[in-house]
Amino acid sequence: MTKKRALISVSNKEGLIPFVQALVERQVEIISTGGTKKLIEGAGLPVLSVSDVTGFPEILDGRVKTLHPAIHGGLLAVREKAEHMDALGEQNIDTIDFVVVNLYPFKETITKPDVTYEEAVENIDIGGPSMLRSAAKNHKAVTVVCDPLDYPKIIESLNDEAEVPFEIKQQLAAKVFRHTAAYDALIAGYFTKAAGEIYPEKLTITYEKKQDLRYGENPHQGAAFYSAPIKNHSAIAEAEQLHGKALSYNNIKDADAALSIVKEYSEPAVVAVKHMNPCGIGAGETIKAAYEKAYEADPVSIFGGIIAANREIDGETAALLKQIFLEVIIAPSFTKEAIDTLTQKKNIRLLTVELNDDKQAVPQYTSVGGGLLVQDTDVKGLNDTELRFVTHRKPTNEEMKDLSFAWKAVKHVKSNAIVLAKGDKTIGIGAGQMNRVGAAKIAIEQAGDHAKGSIMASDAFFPMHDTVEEAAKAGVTAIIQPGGSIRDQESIDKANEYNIAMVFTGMRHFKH
Ligand SMILES: NC(=O)c1ncn([C@@H]2O[C@H](COP(=O)(O)O)[C@@H](O)[C@H]2O)c1NC=O
Repeated sequence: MTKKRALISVSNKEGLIPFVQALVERQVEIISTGGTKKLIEGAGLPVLSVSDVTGFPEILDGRVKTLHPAIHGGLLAVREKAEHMDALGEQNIDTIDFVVVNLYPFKETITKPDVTYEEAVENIDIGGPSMLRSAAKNHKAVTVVCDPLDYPKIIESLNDEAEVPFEIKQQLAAKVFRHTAAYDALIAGYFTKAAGEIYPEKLTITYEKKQDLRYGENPHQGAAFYSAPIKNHSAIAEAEQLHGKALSYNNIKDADAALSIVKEYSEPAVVAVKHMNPCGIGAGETIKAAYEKAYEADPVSIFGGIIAANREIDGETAALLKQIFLEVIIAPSFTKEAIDTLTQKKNIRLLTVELNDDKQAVPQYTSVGGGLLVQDTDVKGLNDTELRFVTHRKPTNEEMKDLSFAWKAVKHVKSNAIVLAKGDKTIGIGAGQMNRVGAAKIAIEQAGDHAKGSIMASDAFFPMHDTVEEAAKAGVTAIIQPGGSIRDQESIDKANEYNIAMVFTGMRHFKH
């Protein structure tokens, strides 16, 4: 029986020596590249250099070390094919049975704050992926390892002849192709961005599993949570869970929605979300005052809701939050007192997340049957210079403050969306209706007596004057909406008739 051989060339050298030791104990010959060889020699284990096998030195600052037929022939030859084995014999090439390679740290390099283009380019591994792919293609014969976390599992599966069961070799090969695909996706993303391309002809995004979920939207649906490899710390995928049961699929979606809404506000604000829509938003001088308003906005719907706050949760606020059943509370931080109070509830999930006011429109992905829709995230807010005051009466300062507050809210309500607000607090939210008047009626009904003297925000223009009519009947004094309907004038006339101040934003916020 010919001696087995392993080619080992790793950037991440963690856990390597016990693995090499296990191979050496089974009479496997070790071949290695520069830094890896030094480490193995240092551990007192026998090792040949790749140059001894190729008869060729490492050249071009290590750009060419293992890219040689003596390596790739030894990996790719189909052992059962006489012609392949004869060809190896003629060229004096021996087979290679193990490839242990992990790649230059491209991701870690490009996420360094001061990385240069040249540094990024030099950290694109070429020889490593080539060996991984050759070995993975020929996985019937070759065991290929790209992740140090797999060393113990492989050691366990080795018999005395250093053979690994086919099922494991197949799993390792599949992992290699995922690994090299993800590696290339990052490189492609880096260059695509550098070249200023936004929607390229091929989308090669990659995500890493963060956690398995018990189930999806419903218990009969499987699910998992994946996060972007390049971190955006102000994101639900980067939130740290301090307490409570594991997050569910629906918790994650709702917490994401709550986080996006609360980030709209620069003053202390609290958002309560149910089923992706806000049910209460409040802003105030303190986070406690903001929470009180978010609660008062809809004391019924908040039950079982997801809360996001844009300031630290203190003890006083925690005492209030503890009084009702909440699924998740997400905030930049919690005081010790708040944690002591809230952790008395076993199931409540407490999450912390960094908050930044990053207004960069990153791509947003939505899957549809057989495809993926990609768009820029809606990061636009009110632009004072684009506002048009279209009615005889202009909004008072107080009304304008509420209009601005409600505009931030309505942007995050499923269309058709109408929000009524007063005094930094939502008082009625009509979400996801098939017609605009329907959404207005729901918001007005929810506001009840509070509708009198409130303001209204609409995510899209009024196709007819009927919504203004409903608003007037309820006692609404000011309206903010995009404008742009061919029948805008009818709505303006109606608003003038009732002395309502109406503002056009020139921008809509559909949310489907
Ligand atoms: N150029 C080559 O032929 C080549 N062969 C292996 N590598 C990489 O070199 C690294 C290990 O280098 P060293 O053993 O010198 O520390 C590994 O990440 C491996 O993937 C190469 N480097 C980059 O392409």
